[in-house]
Amino acid sequence: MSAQREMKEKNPWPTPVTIIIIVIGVIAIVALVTVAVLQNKPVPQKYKYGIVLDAGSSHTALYIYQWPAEKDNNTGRVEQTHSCKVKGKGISSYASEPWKAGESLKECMGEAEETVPKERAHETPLYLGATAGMRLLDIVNSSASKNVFQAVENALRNSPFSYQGARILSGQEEGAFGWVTVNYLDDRLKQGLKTTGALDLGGASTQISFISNDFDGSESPINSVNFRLYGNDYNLYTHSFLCYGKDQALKMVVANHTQSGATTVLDPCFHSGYNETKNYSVLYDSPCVSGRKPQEVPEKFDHIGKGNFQECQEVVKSVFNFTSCKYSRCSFNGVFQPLLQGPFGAFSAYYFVMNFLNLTDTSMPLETVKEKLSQYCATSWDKIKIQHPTVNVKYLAEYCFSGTYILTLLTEGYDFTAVTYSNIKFIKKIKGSDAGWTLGYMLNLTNMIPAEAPDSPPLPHAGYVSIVTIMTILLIGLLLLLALRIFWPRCSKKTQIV
Ligand SMILES: Nc1ccn([C@@H]2O[C@H](COP(=O)(O)OP(=O)(O)OP(=O)(O)O)[C@@H](O)[C@H]2O)c(=O)n1
Ligand SMILES: [Ca+2]
Repeated sequence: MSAQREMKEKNPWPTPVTIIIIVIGVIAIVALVTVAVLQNKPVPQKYKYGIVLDAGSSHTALYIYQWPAEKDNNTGRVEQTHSCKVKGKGISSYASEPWKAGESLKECMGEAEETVPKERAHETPLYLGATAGMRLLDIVNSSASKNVFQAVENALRNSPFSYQGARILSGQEEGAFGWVTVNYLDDRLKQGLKTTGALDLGGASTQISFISNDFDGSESPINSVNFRLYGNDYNLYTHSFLCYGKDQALKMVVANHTQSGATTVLDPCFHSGYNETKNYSVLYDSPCVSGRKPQEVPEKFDHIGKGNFQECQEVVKSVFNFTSCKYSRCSFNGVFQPLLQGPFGAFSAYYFVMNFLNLTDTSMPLETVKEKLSQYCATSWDKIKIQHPTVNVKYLAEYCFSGTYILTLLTEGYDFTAVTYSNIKFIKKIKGSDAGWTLGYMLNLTNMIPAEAPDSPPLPHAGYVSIVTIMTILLIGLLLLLALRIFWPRCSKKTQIV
């Protein structure tokens, strides 16, 4: 009996009760950690969608945006998930056969149906916004513009999406929504950071939008747009110059050359060796130049290139009016512009052109940029065509003019200097989404940017799970220690008695 007791007392192994407590403790840890991780694991993401058609003067593009379904009213990030370039020209070019404007959208609408999950289609808003091409058509022939919209509406109403209407954006809206897009994608609005200005160059108009300490809206209220976004107030300066998109600006420049109604026009903005016969009626078919059409003109003229950057700069300057300004300061054509401030993102044709010319690096001195462009303009048309066999010939012929126009607009028009030029960044996309007015337009119409800052959870998901796990392990550890303190002394005391 005493031998048996001795054996029992000397046994170094914990009692069955202790073992049971340890096992239960371990099971509890594993179960708690598993539950915490599983319960808080994000469920597979579900998305909501929105579609915007950008009916520009030169072409139409469709953009599909998506955002996490459960966060659509404030915190979820909206991103571009698909884009589609409509084949052919802009909808304003179908003024004489409007039904073709509707037809032209079908292919991209088909792509949209493939991209947006079927069960989401009926709740996916679909917007069409038209810009300067339709503004001009509306000026010249408002019934033709109505017919184009009618045709476009018919095509879009038949889609499975929730069609919200088609309309012409004002120049102010176009500028302001471009600015919202750039700053939203850069996360500047939510964080209340200093904003980036937006420079948009289209085919028929161009926009400049920025925040300046020098601007409170009082001097020129038509250039002022007020926003309250995520709890911050913004007083944005914005202006859209109709006819100063690069296609209409080219018409204005060539119109200046052809005031005499000549049959041959020597053009410094086109490469030497370039020689195309063009119609006077096509050149003067837009309200941007129609007022300047000479009385007596032949049917056609020979447009002949001369390839001279300096001279091109001079003729481009001639389309800007710097003489009258009733404000404290103006950009051009008597339009108020406050002091330029902050970084700028320049997109659309600014990017297409400067990217083609390999001139997107704005840390390069402005003089070097001009020298490079000057060399490019002086290259013969034959050589240019050989160097760029895959580039659309219409675009290719115009890059010398376009580059010169961009530099002139920025420096002479908006007053960027050799120093402030480096504040401009030529951009196409920001974090995978195209820079342009469409995203800002959709965010506004779907009330996706709240006026006040949303309440955010104090901890990110991963931090929350880690803290719960660590605290659980600590607690269980403490319990185990407690259990050991209760049982261990009894066993050791018994051993000591012997
Ligand atoms: N690879 C490309 C694509 C386009 N372009 C030119 O860029 C201009 C069009 O720019 P875009 O921003 O697409 O204009 P739109 O939106 O069509 O016009 P707007 O905004 O004035 O309505 C046109 O002159 C077109 O010739 C270009 O030079 N190179
Ligand atoms: Ca545009």
